[in-house]
Amino acid sequence: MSEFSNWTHLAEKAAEIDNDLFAKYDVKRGLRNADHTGVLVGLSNIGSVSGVKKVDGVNVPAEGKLTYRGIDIKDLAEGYLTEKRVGYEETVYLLLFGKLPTRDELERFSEYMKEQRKLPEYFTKDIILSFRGKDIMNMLARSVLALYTTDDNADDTSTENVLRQSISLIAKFPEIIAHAFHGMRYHYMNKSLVIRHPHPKLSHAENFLYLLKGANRYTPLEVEILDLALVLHAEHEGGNNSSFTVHVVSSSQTDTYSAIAAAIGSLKGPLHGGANSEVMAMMDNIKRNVKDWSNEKEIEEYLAKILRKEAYDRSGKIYGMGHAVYTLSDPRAVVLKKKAREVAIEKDRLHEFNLYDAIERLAPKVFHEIKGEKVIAPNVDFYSGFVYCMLDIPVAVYTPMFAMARIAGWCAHRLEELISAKRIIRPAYKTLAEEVSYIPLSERG
Ligand SMILES: CC(=O)SCCNC(=O)CCNC(=O)[C@H](O)C(C)(C)COP(=O)(O)OP(=O)(O)OC[C@H]1O[C@@H](n2cnc3c(N)ncnc32)[C@H](O)[C@@H]1OP(=O)(O)O
Ligand SMILES: O=C([O-])CC(=O)C(=O)O
Repeated sequence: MSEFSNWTHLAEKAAEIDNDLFAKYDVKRGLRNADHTGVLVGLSNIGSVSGVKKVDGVNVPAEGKLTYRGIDIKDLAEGYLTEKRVGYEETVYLLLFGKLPTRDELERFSEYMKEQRKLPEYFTKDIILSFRGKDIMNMLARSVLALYTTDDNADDTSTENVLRQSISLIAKFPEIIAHAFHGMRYHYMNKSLVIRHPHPKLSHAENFLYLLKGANRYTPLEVEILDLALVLHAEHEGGNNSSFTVHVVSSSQTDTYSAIAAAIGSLKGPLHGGANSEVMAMMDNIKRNVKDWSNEKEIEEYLAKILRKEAYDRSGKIYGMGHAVYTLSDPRAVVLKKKAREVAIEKDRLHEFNLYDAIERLAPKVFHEIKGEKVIAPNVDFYSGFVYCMLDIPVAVYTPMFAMARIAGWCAHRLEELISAKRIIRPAYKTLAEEVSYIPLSERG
């Protein structure tokens, strides 16, 4: 055994805790109660997520519902879509300020966001391009930390200053992500380096497509769908892993850049926002291994293999399925599925859409047979990647696009934590280690 494998073995042994002890000491694993609901750790006025309803005092699975400041996201999306305009700027306003803007307020806020787009001089060259990277989420996090150094008032946690930093970061994410993507392609994929300045007139969503693809290289449908995706991903109450990270980190009164960089690190994980690109990789694998996509038996057998850790990445996970709160449905996935179908028809990719649809129907059944009672359905990450893929958006920016949307919710949660929570988050861990005496070096065997 090499020295390092020995250390690995020791580290593994040192970290091991008997599974039964979690039940014995009534540990709320994952901060979840026995009935899967989350442990109540805070109060919030921002987003609300529900996946069950009470029948005779008992929680039973129900269609999922998501509200932003009390407004159902379906109504929010329908509202601006019927008026044939974009909705992300309005959503940011709603999340930060707690109310829908008037036309005049929206115009002034959107203008202010546009003015905040531009990165500091030389930032792209010195920070994004010089220090290479293969992962855009990592490049985004370090860019956020680097912006700390360009802010003369970085540590001030007054509401006015945190709000200034928040809007500035929300406005700058598209440029950072697009430049990081082009830098990554240039350094690692032998592609030409394309660096565009943010467009001062375009909406948040369209500006991103412009930075990523260039003028006249995207359609109005792409702008509409990207904007919708940004609205749908903007917030998910305080308990989701990245927003809770913002609460935890902000509760120490640290700066905005540290809190947002930490949230990016959380969102990157494959069980959270990173699932959107994992779904694409998993679907590629399923497409290669299931010979007849219309044969439901064959699809079921392959899903069972994935769940039994015999196929795909052997993690046992079907990415894009299941949720900590939702049961019968995730309302964002319902909207995205509808869009996916529309685009699939337009792009002649209905065959692929039908495979997603079959997996949506079959995975819960197979899951029930193998893993038990928990009711699962597709989550937001199941259809989002497929929609982006049909719009020729590269997979490397799928999770960063989630961050580009969710930063609005993160900032609203940071403000709530700083203004109202007022306690450093510090739960407890029960120590299992028994006290032992220190042994001098000369006496160790
Ligand atoms: C934006 C978002 O973050 S949406 C979520 C994106 N993540 C994914 O799509 C990854 C796949 N899904 C999952 O891993 C889970 O459903 C999560 C992480 C989203 C939620 O998980 P939890 O609420 O902790 O699930 P819960 O503890 O109730 O699960 C019970 C069991 O079902 C398993 N399970 C839940 N979902 C899945 C899944 N999609 N595939 C395989 N097993 C699953 C859990 O691993 C657990 O198994 P175990 O008892 O053997 O450890
Ligand atoms: O709420 C969660 O746990 C995860 C999620 O769907 C999100 O953050 O959008």
